[in-house]
Amino acid sequence: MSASLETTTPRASLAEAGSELRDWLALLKPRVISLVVFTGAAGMAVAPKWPSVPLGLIDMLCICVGAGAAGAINMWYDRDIDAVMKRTSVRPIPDDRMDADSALIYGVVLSVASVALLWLASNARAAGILAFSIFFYAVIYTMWLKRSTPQNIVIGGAAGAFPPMIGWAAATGHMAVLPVVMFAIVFLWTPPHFWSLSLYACKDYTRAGIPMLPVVKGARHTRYQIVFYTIILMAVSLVPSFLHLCGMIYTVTATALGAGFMYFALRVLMDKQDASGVSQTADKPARYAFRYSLAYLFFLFLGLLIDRVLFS
Ligand code: HEM
Ligand SMILES: CC(C)=CCC/C(C)=C/CC/C(C)=C/COP(=O)(O)OP(=O)(O)O
Repeated sequence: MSASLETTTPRASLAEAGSELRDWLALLKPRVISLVVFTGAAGMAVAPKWPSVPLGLIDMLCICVGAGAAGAINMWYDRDIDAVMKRTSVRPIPDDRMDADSALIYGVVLSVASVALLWLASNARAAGILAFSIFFYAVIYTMWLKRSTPQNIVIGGAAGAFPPMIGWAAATGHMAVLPVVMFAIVFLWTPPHFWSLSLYACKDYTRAGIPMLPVVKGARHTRYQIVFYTIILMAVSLVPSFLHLCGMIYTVTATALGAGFMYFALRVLMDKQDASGVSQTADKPARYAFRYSLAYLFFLFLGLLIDRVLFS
């Protein structure tokens, strides 16, 4: 008996340490920031000048930690509504696995550290944009817009759109048209990305009292808005082609991906719904559109990267 205790106790404490580590990581919203960091890396890769590999990796680490830190502050502030929503109730703070103050300190320390390290590793411009995006996501979106207007994610989406500009600025020290167009692409991509999810997570947002578009204006209005933003996104995604900032590989990729997004957006629009705009089909089209949005942004920027790096 005592022998079995001796062997299981260290294992149990190791498992406990592992699950604690997983909670600290979960506070950084790792799945979301994987794509955020990819857009930052794309912004750096398409720049005319590259940093050395070690410095480039440090720059990416800073975007990753900075975006994650903003996510931790978001989870600290939103702990009341996260507890009410099914999707978020299992997060470390609402599930009582982590103390809220520790999460806040963690978020603030990592925010300051990521901005300072980016400044040291690259320049003040890149660090300044990172600091501004953290502030925008944690304060402007989370503490102000999210709970006050159905346009919350349209304006707040700017926070998640800055990484390509950070990547470019870290590489060159300057700003240019292409990273600003990449900003515009992510900015316009955010509404169809998020509103697709909000259509099938609408009950959660209603329960939490968050004025997301489908809660305030209904599913029908949200579906039209998804199509509207998808059309503008398709047009703006072709700006690099019209400005001769890329070649045919990107143009073909953007056109095909845009047509795909339009297809999924129209399926969302045509989803069977009753007069109140409530879906009759468990919002399957909205789930597909959400998933497609993730693939769209990844492959669009991959296409741009391949075009600029290999063929320009
Ligand atoms: C204000 C802007 C945005 C809002 C409100 C938003 C909202 C959301 C929400 C609520 C989820 C579900 C997360 C979960 O289940 O825990 C999600 C998932 C995701 N978002 Fe966004 N998002 C925004 C911008 C972005 C941006 C800019 C990116 C990347 C460039 C991004 C990438 C992702 C990814 C990769 C997922 C999937 C995560 C997974 O697989 O669990 N989002 N988004
Ligand atoms: C460089 C930098 C700071 C980038 C910020 C990138 C970033 C994390 C953008 C926002 C993406 C996101 C997870 C929004 C969730 O909104 P929510 O908080 O309403 O979602 P939730 O209900 O899942 O918490």
